[in-house]
Amino acid sequence: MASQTAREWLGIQQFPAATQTKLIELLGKLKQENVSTLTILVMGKGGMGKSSTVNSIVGERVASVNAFQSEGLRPTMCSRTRAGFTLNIIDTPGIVEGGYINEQAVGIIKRFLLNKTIDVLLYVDRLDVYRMDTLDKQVVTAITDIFGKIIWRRSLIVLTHAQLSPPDGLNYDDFVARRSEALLNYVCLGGRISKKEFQKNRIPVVLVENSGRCRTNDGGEKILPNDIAWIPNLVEAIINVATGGGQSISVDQKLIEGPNPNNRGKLFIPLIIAFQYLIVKNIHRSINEDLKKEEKPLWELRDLGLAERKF
Ligand SMILES: Nc1nc2c(ncn2[C@@H]2O[C@H](COP(=O)(O)OP(=O)(O)OP(=O)(O)O)[C@@H](O)[C@H]2O)c(=O)[nH]1
Repeated sequence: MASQTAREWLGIQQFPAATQTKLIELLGKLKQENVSTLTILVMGKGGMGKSSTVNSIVGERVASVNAFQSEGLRPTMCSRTRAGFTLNIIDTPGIVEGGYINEQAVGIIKRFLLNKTIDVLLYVDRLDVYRMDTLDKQVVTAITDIFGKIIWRRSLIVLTHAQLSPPDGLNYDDFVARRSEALLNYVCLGGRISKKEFQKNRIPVVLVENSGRCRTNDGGEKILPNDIAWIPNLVEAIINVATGGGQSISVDQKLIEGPNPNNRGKLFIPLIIAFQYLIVKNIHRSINEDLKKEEKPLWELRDLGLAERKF
């Protein structure tokens, strides 16, 4: 797909040795599963850290990062190869503007994705957000409307800004669990995922800290407050989703255009006709029965020669 433009993945070499070893091991796992290409789509609201996360994974500055919501509406794809494996990461602009879904941005993303196959979706939000609103549900619904709810079988929730001290003296893991549950609840609502479906295929939540000030361990690996080296942890979670069942999403014209409105309800047409036929038939029968029961007027009885007999 992107092999013409794919460059050697040199960014991997700038990771500390321990991270490099883990990443190479994980790429080996993909090879064992006969996966030679992985295409990751990154979506979410603006300013959540999508581009920063892309840069962190690749280990190079491949996507532009803005402190304020970026103006650009175009997605970008970066491709890197290593030992016969190709990694494609598609960074998308935020799809919310002025409190609403920006349909223009959604349209541009859809057209960009045409003829591509999405293996994993990273839905990016921030850990340090304490309130949810209906906008989160709207964004999830917009994503579900593009790909169908099947996309959530191939998704990860990525929470950036994960190096924080929870408020009110809350324990870090408890805080993460609460924030994750709140967000997952909205993902289920917006993604039309039932509780049963969700219990069967829970969407993993992974923490990320893109800041250059992220704490590191003795091996120089960036770690979270719970001491997890988050880059290999994120890549492992991505690979688990990619190899853990569920179908990759092939974005074709049909998917882009959505259901044809002319076909909507076509299946119901024979039923409606049959229903109408029965109703009309019933009305006819009732009229005929009424006519039979109806007392004939005198003049009609007289004409029939029955008038004298009746009186
Ligand atoms: N402290 C901290 N800052 C972050 C993190 N991730 C991103 N940022 C900052 O948040 C701001 C927005 O980051 P981006 O990566 O541009 O966010 P985006 O989601 O791509 O934004 P759009 O392109 O507008 O959709 C930038 O100032 C980043 O430096 C993080 O994990 N921790």
